[in-house]
Amino acid sequence: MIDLSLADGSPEDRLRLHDELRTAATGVGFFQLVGHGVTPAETAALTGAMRAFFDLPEAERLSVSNLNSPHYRGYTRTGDERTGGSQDWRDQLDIGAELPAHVPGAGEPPYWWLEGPNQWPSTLPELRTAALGWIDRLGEVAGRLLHELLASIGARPDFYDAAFAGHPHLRLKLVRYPGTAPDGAGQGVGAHKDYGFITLLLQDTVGGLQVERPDGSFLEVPPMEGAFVVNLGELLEVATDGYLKATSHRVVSPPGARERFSVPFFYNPRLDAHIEPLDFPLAHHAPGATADPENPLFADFGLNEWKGYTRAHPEVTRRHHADLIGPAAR
Ligand SMILES: O=C(O)CCC(=O)C(=O)O
Ligand SMILES: [Fe+2]
Repeated sequence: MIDLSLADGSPEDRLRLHDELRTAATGVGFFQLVGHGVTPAETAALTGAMRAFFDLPEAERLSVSNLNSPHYRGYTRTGDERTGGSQDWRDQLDIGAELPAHVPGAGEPPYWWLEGPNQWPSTLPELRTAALGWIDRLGEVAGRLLHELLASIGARPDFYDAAFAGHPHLRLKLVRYPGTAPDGAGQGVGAHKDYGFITLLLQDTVGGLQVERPDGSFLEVPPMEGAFVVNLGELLEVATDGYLKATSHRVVSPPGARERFSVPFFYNPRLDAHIEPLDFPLAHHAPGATADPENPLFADFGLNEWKGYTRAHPEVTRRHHADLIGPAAR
């Protein structure tokens, strides 16, 4: 458990914060964050709007289906998402920082498709306010946390500020795990790493999030009221040549018909940010980033994010981008 408010404390407090951050980030790669300043009322505004969204009739949720969005924004119904090649059992609303569509022109990389408008259900105006407010609020918390994390390993805190300047590709998902799938597989979401720098996750009290250990076993992340679960994404692994690791994690479906809700927030740089190797004292001791032919890690953030979204939402990819991804996926 890490208390971000120590950043505003005495020099001893800051030392303690940095020791704890370094230990967590170079060890299990997951921790619970408290002292972040986000109030229960702010959280309740978001979770209330989320519940209202999932309470809408299915036809209304499907009116904002991501199958209609070449930008991978909107609602994915249960069973349409895939992770690790297998079906996930969750439905979700994918939201991002709201910008006009950027249709890539000749010679521009395809990842620009990921920039574009969100889809909002017309009957829930408060959802847009709460979700976009959450992106701003958590972007600010994650930015502070990244600075402290970089400082904790002896790097310049502002080393990546330029990569986030302008329009960082901040993302949010409102997620529901509707219990166990009929096939009994229990894959709420399959084991994966997140694509960006840092993820701040709000989870309810049900549990089911698990973190992979180096020996392949999985460790339960217990729900903790008022805390964000934090994990590092693939870009930090690339940036530090494996000194910091993106930790693989999964969600096991809740038992029976029990529902679980969660809100992952992804602190990502601009789509066109190229992540330079981090300058820090132990850089020459770094073990190297993970080399997995099934999951290449890209230092160009846009390529890494495009890899993830085209793979996780094959139906969106087939409908809108079949020309970009080759015959295998068509
Ligand atoms: O729902 C959760 O607890 C985790 C979700 C997650 O890992 C993701 O969407 O990337
Ligand atoms: Fe994740």
